[in-house]
Amino acid sequence: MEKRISSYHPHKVQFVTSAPSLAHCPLPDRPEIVFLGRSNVGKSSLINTITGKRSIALTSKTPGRTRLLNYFDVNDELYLVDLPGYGFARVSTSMRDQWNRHMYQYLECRENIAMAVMIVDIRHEAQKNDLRMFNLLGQWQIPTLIVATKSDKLKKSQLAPHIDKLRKSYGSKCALMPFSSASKYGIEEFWWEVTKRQIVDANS
Ligand SMILES: Nc1nc2c(ncn2[C@@H]2O[C@H](COP(=O)(O)OP(=O)(O)OP(=O)(O)O)[C@@H](O)[C@H]2O)c(=O)[nH]1
Ligand SMILES: [Mg+2]
Repeated sequence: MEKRISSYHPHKVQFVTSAPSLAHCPLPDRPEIVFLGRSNVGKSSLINTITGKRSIALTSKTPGRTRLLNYFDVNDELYLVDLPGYGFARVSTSMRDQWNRHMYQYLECRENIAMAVMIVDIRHEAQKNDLRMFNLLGQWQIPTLIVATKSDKLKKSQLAPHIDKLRKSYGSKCALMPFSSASKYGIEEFWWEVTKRQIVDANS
């Protein structure tokens, strides 16, 4: 029997660890969702919003806040992983290359990644590094949901045109949804998208 969507909402959320590298990650003993996107786009805020925890993930107005791989456990059955943002202009090229290398290695090698959530700013056109990441995720066969956040910054009438434009850039078949951490818009839809991918066992 299918569970109600609301039953997938997190009832127990815990911070697990901050890992500086692959070697320090927790055992891959449960599926995980990785959250990625450009620096300052709202990844950590989104994790707080969908888990209903105000500040389990640290957020900041200054880009580059999340520098480690931060693990959060949901209901003892799923990891959410807050990754450092990419495309942060104020770090040196060598530092950025090192971050990218780590992240690519992680995405390619971590065996329990069930899904990626790529967060983009709904106000902006598809950015080069987002398109590049989206294509890489496809190559690595990681199912990807694009979450277009900060929708509170747009008028209601602007939402659909912006989503259409993004959909044109990422492909008509991509999974893409509007979201806002500020107005808590899209939480149900987010968990529905996760449920659809059967990451959480419907019979457990
Ligand atoms: N208006 C609005 N502001 C948001 C939203 N989501 C995040 N912000 C703001 O955007 C800024 C960056 O948010 P974070 O969640 O720290 O972004 P991040 O992607 O984790 O940033 P890094 O860890 O530095 O890569 C903060 O000032 C947030 O308050 C949203 O939905 N609406
Ligand atoms: Mg962050």
